[in-house]
Amino acid sequence: MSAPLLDVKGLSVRIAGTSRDLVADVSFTLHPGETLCVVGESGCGKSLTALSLMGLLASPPLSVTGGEALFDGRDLLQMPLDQLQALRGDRMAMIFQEPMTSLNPALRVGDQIAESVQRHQGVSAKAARARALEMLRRVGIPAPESRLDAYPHNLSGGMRQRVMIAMALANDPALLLADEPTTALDVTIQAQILALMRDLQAQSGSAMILITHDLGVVAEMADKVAVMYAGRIVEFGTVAQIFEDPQHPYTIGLMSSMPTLGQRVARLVTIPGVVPQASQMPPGCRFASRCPFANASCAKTPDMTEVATGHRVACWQVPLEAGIDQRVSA
Ligand SMILES: Nc1ncnc2c1ncn2[C@@H]1O[C@H](COP(=O)(O)OP(=O)(O)OP(=O)(O)O)[C@@H](O)[C@H]1O
Repeated sequence: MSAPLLDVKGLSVRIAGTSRDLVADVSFTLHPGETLCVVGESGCGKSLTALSLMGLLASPPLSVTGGEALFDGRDLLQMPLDQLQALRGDRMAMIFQEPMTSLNPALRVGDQIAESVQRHQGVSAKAARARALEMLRRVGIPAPESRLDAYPHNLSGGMRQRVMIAMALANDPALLLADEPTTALDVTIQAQILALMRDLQAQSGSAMILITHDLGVVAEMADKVAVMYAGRIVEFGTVAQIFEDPQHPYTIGLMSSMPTLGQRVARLVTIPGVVPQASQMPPGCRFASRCPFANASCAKTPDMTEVATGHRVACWQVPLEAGIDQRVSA
């Protein structure tokens, strides 16, 4: 296989004045054209992982305390701000749940896209405007010529999301980070936007990190899946490995909400309890207090072990097969 586009090793993020990592020892690789979905409950560190890679952490109080993230062989976590800014919107771009995070409400959308194209590609104003028009057309905005001069508030939520995607993709980024890009949209528009992102990605060959709490979106979009819990990746694998052979008790619990999965997971009940607060993060396995399989060994942080090629799980109790059904139906 080709060299990874992104190689993240041991990424850790901490809030000032605490000793527990909000993101702890996160490692994964991403190849050109691949989509990695990062999934987990609210507060598990998905957004902080993406923001760290973009150099957009709210610092202070947050800071990267360890690890490296090699992008095209250069460490994003050590990169001077001016170099990172040159990459953002160019080789890597991010789209957010709320388009107004990226769009300037006071500028016409065509001007915003054209400005980014001019800044990164150094082309003429006329060529940049032509590119903006092409992008609005590619993301399916009706009557794109007239929408070039619209302000964000003139557009519906779905259209604004399309504009944000157009802006993110205008410079053909090699890596797109998308943080819950469709969560605020109704189901029909959500499906359209996801299909659009898939099509554009197939055309451009870019890699994508897609953050979501929606397993339906994961099933639809992912090549690889990272399941996060309380700041750690607890399971990592291909979409088939995660959906057809989930191994970590947390992943199995998450899957229980999917009605069409096999009987093994369908019999599990929703995971009781909540994700521990950063200030009360337990030592050892962070899931242990909610886990029906926990025992004394879980007081120690589980090693990540490979259970099949490319399928990694951080749990001392894996494999679980001896007893999963008995414990769940008890
Ligand atoms: N600026 C900040 N200051 C302090 N704590 C923060 C800050 N940003 C995030 N956190 C904490 O870091 C943890 C991880 O947050 P993060 O936003 O990455 O979670 P998430 O998995 O993306 O959740 P969601 O799905 O709700 O967006 C949470 O406990 C959150 O409260």
